[in-house]
Amino acid sequence: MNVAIFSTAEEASREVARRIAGAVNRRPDGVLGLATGGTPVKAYQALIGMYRDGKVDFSKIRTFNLDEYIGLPADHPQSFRHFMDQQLFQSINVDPERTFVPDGLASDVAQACSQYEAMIRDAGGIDLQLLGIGHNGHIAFNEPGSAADSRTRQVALTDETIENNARFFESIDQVPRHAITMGIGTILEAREIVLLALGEGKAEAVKKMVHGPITEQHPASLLRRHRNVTAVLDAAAARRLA
Ligand SMILES: N[C@@H]1[C@@H](O)[C@H](O)[C@@H](COP(=O)(O)O)O[C@@H]1O
Repeated sequence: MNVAIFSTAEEASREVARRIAGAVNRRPDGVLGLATGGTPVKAYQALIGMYRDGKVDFSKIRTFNLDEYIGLPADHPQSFRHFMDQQLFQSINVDPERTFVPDGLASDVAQACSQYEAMIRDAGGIDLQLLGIGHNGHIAFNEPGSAADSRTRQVALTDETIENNARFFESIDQVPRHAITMGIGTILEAREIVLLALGEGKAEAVKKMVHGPITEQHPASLLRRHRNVTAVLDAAAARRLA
């Protein structure tokens, strides 16, 4: 695992935007794997800035998001589809028909999950996958205990994740209990992985990811099995590293 440390969240976010733009410029009809959460917001803003400056063209790109809450319609303010439209897609020239987020309202979730896997495969696989990290080491919604070879599936969120994500909802009761997430096996098939972690709150999870045992109990540690993964950190998230 490569580790790149920047003094501020802004600089780390700009680095992530540069890496995403680099992947798009190398393969303009390629495939991006995208993430939600508080962490990538500044990186998406930097990417929008690069688009406006004419440094990157998304017109032929396809995107697949990591996960979605079960039970929220696409236009719900806290759905990950809505987040992506607001934070990125509406401000760049990506074709909305080529942006994919798991369907949180699918009537047959298992079928929707295997279809999502097939769509990624048919697109040629993911060139660059962006990730954040949960306080408990989760990646996407692969909570501790998720199998290293897991695929896109329905999962139950841990109480900790529900509490952490409650800040985005009016009350904790409104946070969905289940989600569809790409699996760890799915994520590890991306040709390049960039994990962004910002702030002191992530320092312990980052330390375990980099220095701890490679274990399903800390899903992010499994990324060390991948050949081309970079953790992009601000100084606060990196402060417990050796
Ligand atoms: N499913 C998402 C993850 O993809 C994200 O990386 C993580 C951290 O979120 P944040 O960036 O808001 O700290 O938790 C969420 O629940």
